[in-house]
Amino acid sequence: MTRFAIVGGGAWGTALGCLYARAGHRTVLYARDAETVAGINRDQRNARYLPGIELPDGLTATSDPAEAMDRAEIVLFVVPAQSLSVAIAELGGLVPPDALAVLCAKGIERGTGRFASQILTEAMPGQPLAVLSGPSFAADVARGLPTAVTIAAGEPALADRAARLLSTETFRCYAAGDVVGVEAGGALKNVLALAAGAVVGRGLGASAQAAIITRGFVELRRLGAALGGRPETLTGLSGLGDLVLTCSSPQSRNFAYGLALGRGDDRSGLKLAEGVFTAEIAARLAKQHGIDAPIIATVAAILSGDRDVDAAVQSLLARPLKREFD
Ligand SMILES: NC(=O)C1=CN([C@@H]2O[C@H](COP(=O)(O)OP(=O)(O)OC[C@H]3O[C@@H](n4cnc5c(N)ncnc54)[C@H](O)[C@@H]3O)[C@@H](O)[C@H]2O)C=CC1
Ligand SMILES: O=C(CO)COP(=O)(O)O
Repeated sequence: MTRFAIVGGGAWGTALGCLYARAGHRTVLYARDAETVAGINRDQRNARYLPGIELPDGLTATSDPAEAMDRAEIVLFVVPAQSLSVAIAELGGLVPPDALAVLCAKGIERGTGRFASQILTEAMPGQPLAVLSGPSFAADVARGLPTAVTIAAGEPALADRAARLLSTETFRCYAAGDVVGVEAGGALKNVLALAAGAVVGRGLGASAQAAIITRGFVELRRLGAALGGRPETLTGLSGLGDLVLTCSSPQSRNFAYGLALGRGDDRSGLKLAEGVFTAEIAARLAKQHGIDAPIIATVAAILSGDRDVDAAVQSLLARPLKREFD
């Protein structure tokens, strides 16, 4: 039995809580909001973030961070990328120094361009860390459906150990050494899923959707490599694997946000779509690194109101013809 603490009572934190509590680990989830804590402890439900799923008895929640961190061996940080700095500033001091911190957010911090691993390393130098990413919808994982993900750490031995500790009978973790490549794939696929959703929502067809996924993958590979990721990582579960999942299913909140964009629907009540916060900084990073990333730039332009979806499609189609591979 391992002692897990989970920071964040949203969909993904609750799903991972289900997974490890069911596997027999001591699993305590820290959530800020009292309603979420009460719902998990009293009704075995997280009606707001993970409706329709009965949570296991072994999963408990608390709004007391010290209680959650008490002798924790693994601490999963499962808050949105833009909230991670604040969460670490509030809770970092309570994390036992030898606990493995596992970063689960998929995004880039807007103001600084940092990935989660950089945020954690700067705030908590010396803390062992791993990054968990890959194709994995919270509801699927909470239901115990088969899932395969990547777990990356700088040291191979730590990555192997993390993969062993975080795998269960249904949740298969592949160890990797390329932390940046894994984080880049997870962040960029969300931006590209907005584009894929918008294309489908606008009624442009399955062929256009496939074109966006494929050309989007070219951008993910180019920018991911410029940021320091290895080519093979970007074609793995956390890159191509998650891109395919997120760009093809309305279960994805990013794809669903894109659908609403394409249809011209109101987007104010939609769930978290990390790509909305990552698009602009991703476009800026691409520019800084001299990377041609027209789909990412177009998503950023649509979100900032500089372009509508029809004009964006026209300008993508009007780009000069070029070789597919150069
Ligand atoms: N939902 C999914 O299927 C998956 C989500 N992820 C990633 O996990 C991250 C979190 O996503 P979800 O849980 O789905 O989002 P969510 O919107 O369902 O929940 C986010 C939770 O974080 C909490 N939170 C925000 N700031 C906090 C802070 N400073 N301290 C404590 N709690 C705080 C919120 O109260 C909320 O409970 C995102 O980066 C997402 O891309 C990754 C894989 C799957
Ligand atoms: O990251 C995910 C699946 O791997 C979840 O995608 P969404 O955040 O778009 O729902």
